[in-house]
Amino acid sequence: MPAHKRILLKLSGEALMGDDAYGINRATIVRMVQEVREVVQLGVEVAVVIGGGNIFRGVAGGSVGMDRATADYMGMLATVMNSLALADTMRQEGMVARVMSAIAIEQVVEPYVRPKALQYLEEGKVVIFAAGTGNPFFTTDTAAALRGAEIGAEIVLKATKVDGIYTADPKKDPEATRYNRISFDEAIIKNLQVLDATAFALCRDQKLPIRVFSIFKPGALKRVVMGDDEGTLVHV
Ligand SMILES: Nc1ncnc2c1ncn2[C@@H]1O[C@H](COP(=O)(O)OP(=O)(O)OP(=O)(O)O)[C@@H](O)[C@H]1O
Ligand SMILES: O=c1ccn([C@@H]2O[C@H](COP(=O)(O)O)[C@@H](O)[C@H]2O)c(=O)[nH]1
Repeated sequence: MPAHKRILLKLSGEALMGDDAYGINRATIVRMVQEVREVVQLGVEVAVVIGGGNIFRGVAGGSVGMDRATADYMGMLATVMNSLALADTMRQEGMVARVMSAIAIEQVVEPYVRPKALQYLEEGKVVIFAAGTGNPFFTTDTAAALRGAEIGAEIVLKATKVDGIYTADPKKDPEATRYNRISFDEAIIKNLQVLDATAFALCRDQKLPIRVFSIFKPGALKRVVMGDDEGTLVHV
């Protein structure tokens, strides 16, 4: 019996690259989708936000002199591409998915309309929220927190390249140790960079727990959905 009825799954954009230098690695996206299919088959309602780090990040554009807002809109469009690729891979794997964009781009993808998203979820369709929050200076982590709160998800699951939240970035500090559980306040005070502070604060205020776990670990998503102790739980 799954521990959660409705989840907001934040998928790493960067992880989509697999071993490639950029873009979408075919085997990787298929594997990700198969993991999602397993939890959909359990009867869990799944909404997804996918990042854009495999294609473009606003901060990177800003750092080389681009207007930051313009760079951020490029980043949001990158998430639309990832969302379309994800939905199409889901179709190929026998699933039904709908992409909804926070930026009007109606010839390509339908706009985000909350009641429609809720209807799709109730029908058992996977809903993929594209273009982040639709606003520059935010991230897809914040979009995940925002949409998670809006749709009444029971938890935000951040599937990323590390297997939880550490005392410091484990890619830079080999001495870092992993938390099993950490409160929102502690994560914010310690400035742990695995999610941005806006996302942490929004989830804290809405009492929406977050679990961070590895997207590369086979079966981890299913274990999380079944309530197993996987990765790190961020709690109120
Ligand atoms: N304290 C920490 N604990 C765990 N990871 C951390 C910590 N501080 C920094 N990180 C880094 O945060 C990264 C995950 O966050 P980030 O949002 O950048 O990745 P992502 O999920 O791949 O995002 P995107 O979807 O934007 O591509 C990890 O790969 C890790 O290196
Ligand atoms: O609400 C949002 C979400 C995203 N962006 C821009 O897109 C890129 C990619 O998203 P990641 O979360 O980094 O994967 C992000 O760097 C921003 O530039 C945004 O502006 N607003």
